[in-house]
Amino acid sequence: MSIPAWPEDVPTHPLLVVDYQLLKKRDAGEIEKLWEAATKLGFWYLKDHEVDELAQKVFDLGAEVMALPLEEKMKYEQGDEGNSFGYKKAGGNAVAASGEPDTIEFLNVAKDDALAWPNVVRRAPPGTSYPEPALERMESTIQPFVRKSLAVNNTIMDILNDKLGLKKGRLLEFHTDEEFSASEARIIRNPPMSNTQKIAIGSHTDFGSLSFLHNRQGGLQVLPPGSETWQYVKPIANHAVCNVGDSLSIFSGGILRSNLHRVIPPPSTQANNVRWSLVFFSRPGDSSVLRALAAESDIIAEAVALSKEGEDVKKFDTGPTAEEWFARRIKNQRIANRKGPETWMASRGTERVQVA
Ligand SMILES: O=C(O)CCC(=O)C(=O)O
Ligand SMILES: [Fe+2]
Repeated sequence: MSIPAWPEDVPTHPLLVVDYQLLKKRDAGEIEKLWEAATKLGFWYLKDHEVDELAQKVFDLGAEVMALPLEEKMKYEQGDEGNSFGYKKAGGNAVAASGEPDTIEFLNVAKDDALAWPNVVRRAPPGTSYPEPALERMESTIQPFVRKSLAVNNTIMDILNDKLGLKKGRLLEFHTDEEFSASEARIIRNPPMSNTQKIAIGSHTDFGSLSFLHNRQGGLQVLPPGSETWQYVKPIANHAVCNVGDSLSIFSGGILRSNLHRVIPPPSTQANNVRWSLVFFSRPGDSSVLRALAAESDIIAEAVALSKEGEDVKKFDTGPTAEEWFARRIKNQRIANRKGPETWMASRGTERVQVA
């Protein structure tokens, strides 16, 4: 697929570039760069991450899945009960309090199903679990993609853990392969759009701990701290985009930043193409209670104490488990569950600013 060049006249927000190979070696300078990115904006580019080839294979399988008739894809629909795994049609979620529908379709494959394959543990058995092309390539493509993505996110989490002053491996205890979680791979398709301002995915913070995103076209935008203007994140070849989600922000008492972002069509003539993106979301095990680990780290305790002076301390002592947190957010995004603007509000996470 050839994509028109990035238009140079659109404003973009620069991200720090972090080198995964250096992180693996625990290079001190690279760790500082990651820390700056994770605490100030919560987004960074990751290069040399070893997942490009597998990501391409997942994109290819995503194209096959999305080419199936809608009726076939709907057999694998995620449902209205707050389960994320499975297919979601375009228009299935709201993008704002107004109830305006989204324009993307996606397929979510549970990390638990990918790792347990040939058993299907989170969805009903084959025939109703995932579309055929995904089942066919679960072993050759999806499972290795999930394993590699977990390795990348776990490496980053281990480094952030130590910088937060937590005991070795603490954050990883919340993110084991074994415990069921909402961790998943998501293949996203947005159709060509004549209106380049049409919102594809509404303003949100990510639900989980770390997101590892592959995209070729623009359209992802961040609302940088202190800014009122959405800014594009420019796609760079072979560079993934990583970001912190709500769970790590809560565990860290807000030290790690879960930043607002959204997706609109790619700018300019890029919008004439289908937009594909692929994300692996690492999320805490279902039983994890989402609250700041203030009793386990001096700097987290300090961050929570400081935030008490502000209005939103409850944000760091939310009380629910990860399972409840995700189910609430997913369920209340669904148009089928919408009662009014309050349904959208009930889908919100740690967002400080509510952007309609
Ligand atoms: O498609 C993208 O660029 C970002 C997707 C995203 O933010 C999400 O699925 O949470
Ligand atoms: Fe997101």
